[in-house]
Amino acid sequence: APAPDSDALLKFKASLSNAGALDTWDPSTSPCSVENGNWNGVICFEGNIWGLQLEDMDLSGDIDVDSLVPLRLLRTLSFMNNNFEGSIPDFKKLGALKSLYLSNNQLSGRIPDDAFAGMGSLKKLYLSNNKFTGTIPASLAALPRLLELRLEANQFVGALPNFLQKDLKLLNVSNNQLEGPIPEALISMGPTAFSGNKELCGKPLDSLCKSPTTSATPNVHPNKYSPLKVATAVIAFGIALGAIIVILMALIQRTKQQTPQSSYNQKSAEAAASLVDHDQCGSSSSSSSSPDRSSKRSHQEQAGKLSFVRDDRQKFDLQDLLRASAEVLGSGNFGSSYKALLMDGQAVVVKRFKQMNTVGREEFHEHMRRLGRLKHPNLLPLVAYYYRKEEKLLVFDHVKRGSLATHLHGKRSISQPALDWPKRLKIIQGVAKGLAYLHTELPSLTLPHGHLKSSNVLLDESLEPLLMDYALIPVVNPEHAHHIMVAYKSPEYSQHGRSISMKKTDVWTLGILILEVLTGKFPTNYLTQSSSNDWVNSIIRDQENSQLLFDKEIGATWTSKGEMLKLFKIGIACCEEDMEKRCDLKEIVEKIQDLKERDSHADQGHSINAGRHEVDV
Ligand SMILES: Nc1ncnc2c1ncn2[C@@H]1O[C@H](COP(=O)(O)OP(=O)(O)OP(=O)(O)O)[C@@H](O)[C@H]1O
Repeated sequence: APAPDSDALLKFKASLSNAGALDTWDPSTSPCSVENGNWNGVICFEGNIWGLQLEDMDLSGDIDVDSLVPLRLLRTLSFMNNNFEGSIPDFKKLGALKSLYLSNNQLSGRIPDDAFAGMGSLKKLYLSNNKFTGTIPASLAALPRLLELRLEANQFVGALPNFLQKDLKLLNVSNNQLEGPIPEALISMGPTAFSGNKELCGKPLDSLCKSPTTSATPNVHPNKYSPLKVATAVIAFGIALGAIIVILMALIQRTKQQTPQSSYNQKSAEAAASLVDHDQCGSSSSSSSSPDRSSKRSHQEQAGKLSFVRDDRQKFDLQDLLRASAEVLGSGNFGSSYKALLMDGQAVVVKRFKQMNTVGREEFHEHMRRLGRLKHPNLLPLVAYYYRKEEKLLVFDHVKRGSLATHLHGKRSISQPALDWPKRLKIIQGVAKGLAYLHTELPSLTLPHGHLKSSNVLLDESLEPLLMDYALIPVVNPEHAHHIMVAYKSPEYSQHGRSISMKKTDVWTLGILILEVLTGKFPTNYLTQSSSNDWVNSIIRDQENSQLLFDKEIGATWTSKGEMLKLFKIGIACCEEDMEKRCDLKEIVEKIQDLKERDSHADQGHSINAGRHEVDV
């Protein structure tokens, strides 16, 4: 990057109160130099600075926008999950920004109405989970390109502006103090986008607007989600979406470096190109790959060969994936996932892992072969993998119906109908069976699944659950494992990481999943380092204080209510704080499989001994 760009970044760094995470910003190197590894969090494109992704870095102070003004090509900024304070800075000075992610900081105060005026390129704006007050700035409603807007878990007041942008795909204003009717154009966003605002009314919420005043009717409960839940959902989704942008940007760069004349659809190209690093396919696109870097690779690594772990699968290689039309599915801390449609119509998902570079080649191969031998109706089988020192790809079949998370929390549609009780029970039973199988087959692992959460449970055509992202602990970098694995941290995992044997941590995450499936509430503490114990306690408190225990969509009858209560108790028992007292998986699985067969009358005298305090249902 040009020297003025380095200066701008160093000035920005100097403005931070706690910039320990930016030690790699070393004035004697260049922010975009590949040899030195880019400066941490700096996204470069053709040697220029395109973005900053400074997330989860414990940064604090004010955001010094002025120092970033010289970065003329800056298009994406993410400061999510830090401790930035103060009022919103003037981002108009960075007029060409396309995405701005500020969720989960301590920013506060009223946002001026014209704060975003004239930011014609802005497509994504995440301000959620801060402490903003006042009305929603009017300039947002006039942004012509706005696609995603997340404002939840702030203290915004007043009416919702009339967002007329046709392309607005995602809006979330939940858990504020907004009031008045929901504008017609926003009804399709679904109720969760608006929940937690006591005075918002009209469709898609249940509360009717009292004409001509706007107060909500007293006997409805538009908010089935806690502020914490929404805040957490925001963090999770924010991180995922932010990462996609960042990865795509890096990959556009690669695509351009590698296939400047690329003839296929650019979107596909970006996603597909990101499946492999620029010099992986050097063998077949040698004219455009950088010779100095590719020369460092061993022949094997350049060959672009996928290793298949099953014999019953038709083989393809990386080039086929590159040629395939590809689509980004999402991106977590763990990696990013792409769907690729191969020439023969087969749809596969390629997950790209960055934090798997401490295990050696042989160890990695061996573990993958071990995963390849697993076979169970509730496990999404690994199909193939790719090993390169800095990057690993894992290939799976694409599952059309998507994840349990989207079924529970996403928009309803024909392909995504509400899940009634029998379906939910079947899903939990399948998850439990899959988990039990992993524990039996992989006894040597400290944590046989290690990453159970609703977005890692896929649903096949008959709504049979398929676990994914399992058994990866042995190949994930130890220094990252603690942070990125076990999305819903158990108390012991939060405290010790994976340093002790903790098979019961999988029991904890199963408990969280059970409670999520029963209540329809999204677990908080997702991807944070603290334990999800508070969330469990909040569920218990909710249950003690109100009748709104179960997700309304569950459609309970009196007969099923008994089963639901039993499962609820099992969920709470799984979330016993003390790992020693927590049931082991085998016991829990038996109780879950038993549920259907036993008397399903409201639960008289039935209790789970190993639970925390007895739950009064
Ligand atoms: N094989 C698959 N078929 C269909 N959808 C999939 C498949 N694999 C992943 N997905 C979906 O793609 C999205 C992104 O998945 P991905 O595993 O990259 O991230 P995640 O599960 O949100 O987070 P993490 O990186 O922590 O696992 C998720 O919604 C997931 O449910």
